[in-house]
Amino acid sequence: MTAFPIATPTDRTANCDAIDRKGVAVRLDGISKRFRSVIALRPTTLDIRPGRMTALLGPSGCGKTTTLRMLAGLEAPDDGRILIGGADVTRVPPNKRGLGMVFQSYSLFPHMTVGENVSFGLRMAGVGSDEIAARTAEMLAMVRLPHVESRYPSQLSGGQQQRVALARALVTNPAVLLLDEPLAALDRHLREEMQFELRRIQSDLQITTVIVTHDQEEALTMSDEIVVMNDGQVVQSGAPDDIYNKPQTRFVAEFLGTANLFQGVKDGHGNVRIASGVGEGAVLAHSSAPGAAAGTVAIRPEKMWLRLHDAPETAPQDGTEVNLAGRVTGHVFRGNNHVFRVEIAGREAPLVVYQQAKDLVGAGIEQGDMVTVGWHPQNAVLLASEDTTSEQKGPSE
Ligand SMILES: Nc1ncnc2c1ncn2[C@@H]1O[C@H](COP(=O)(O)OP(=O)(O)OP(=O)(O)O)[C@@H](O)[C@H]1O
Repeated sequence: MTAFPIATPTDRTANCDAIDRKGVAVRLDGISKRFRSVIALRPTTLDIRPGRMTALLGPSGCGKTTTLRMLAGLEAPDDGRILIGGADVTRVPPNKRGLGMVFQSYSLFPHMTVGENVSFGLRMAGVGSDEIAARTAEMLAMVRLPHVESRYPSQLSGGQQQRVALARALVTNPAVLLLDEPLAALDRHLREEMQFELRRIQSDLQITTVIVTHDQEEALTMSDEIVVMNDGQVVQSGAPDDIYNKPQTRFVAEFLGTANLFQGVKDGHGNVRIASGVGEGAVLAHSSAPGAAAGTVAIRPEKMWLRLHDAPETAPQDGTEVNLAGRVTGHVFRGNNHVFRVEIAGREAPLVVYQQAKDLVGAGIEQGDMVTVGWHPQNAVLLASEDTTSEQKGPSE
């Protein structure tokens, strides 16, 4: 059974008339939450962009579900305010906030048909039967399940049940859609398919959507904006591209993918150089940002190249690249690319390097081979100084 009250058009008109239906903005204004001694969310201010898909991403226990539940009205913040479309809803009950919700567990009513499930919110709102029939059919067509109206949830696959749950959440035309790990129970293939479906529906409707996930790939592929959380607070937010390519901290660099980390020192001319060991003095990254004289530099595995030690250079070289000698200690083929582990003398953790199969044609690089690993400093990122303790620790893969 569903654990949340479903929004109805009547509720919304009566209680949130300041809300413009299409693409409303959501603002969390200094909200925080404690459960006795546990701090679930430190004081947090966050603007959720109207009409976009925003992912709350972070490891288990970081506070993302608590944040979503406060937004839904299922949990009250200790401090701060929640604004939906400019209206303060902090004390408005869940069923009057104009929300649609989908949870990980399908939470359909098992004793009702698909049609009855989808139309539930409309029936509660006293909508006329002709409109109910039309709207239910419209929603089922939108989630691409036009012929299952008279079936029961148990007669559907997991993916189909989640589509029905989505249709049910959207039937009352909510201002905001909240998704709590909605695809976590699906197998990989279905999950990927549903990621596309959810994305299509969200962008067709231009509905402000917040999705909670601990799956970085899901956040990267589905959202316009990612809010990365850790330990009860937001650690970085921005477009997926920015978060992935310009992580500000080691946590973000490692939570979203794999990162090779180096300890660097600034030279006063906008360069960060390898502090010691193999390649000492080579320019790791460029950064003119003020701050500490030393810091950790992160380089993504796919931003590196790899060639046999005595092979001619294949990547375009302009004299600014870093090239380090190493030995391949591991190699796996992942279908779309090859993953190498390369040991560098004096370095504790091996480097992880991804290479597209096409870039390796004829190279024949095997375990045990002596190789050169290289990258352009402009593809490396100096992390915030709080991360300077992370010198040469292993990548997360
Ligand atoms: N009702 C509750 N009572 C006590 N502690 C709670 C309650 N709800 C959450 N917590 C605690 O608050 C912290 C944040 O929990 P929350 O569920 O928001 O994290 P999460 O990032 O969503 O994790 P997960 O992905 O595992 O659901 C955790 O330490 C959790 O144990």
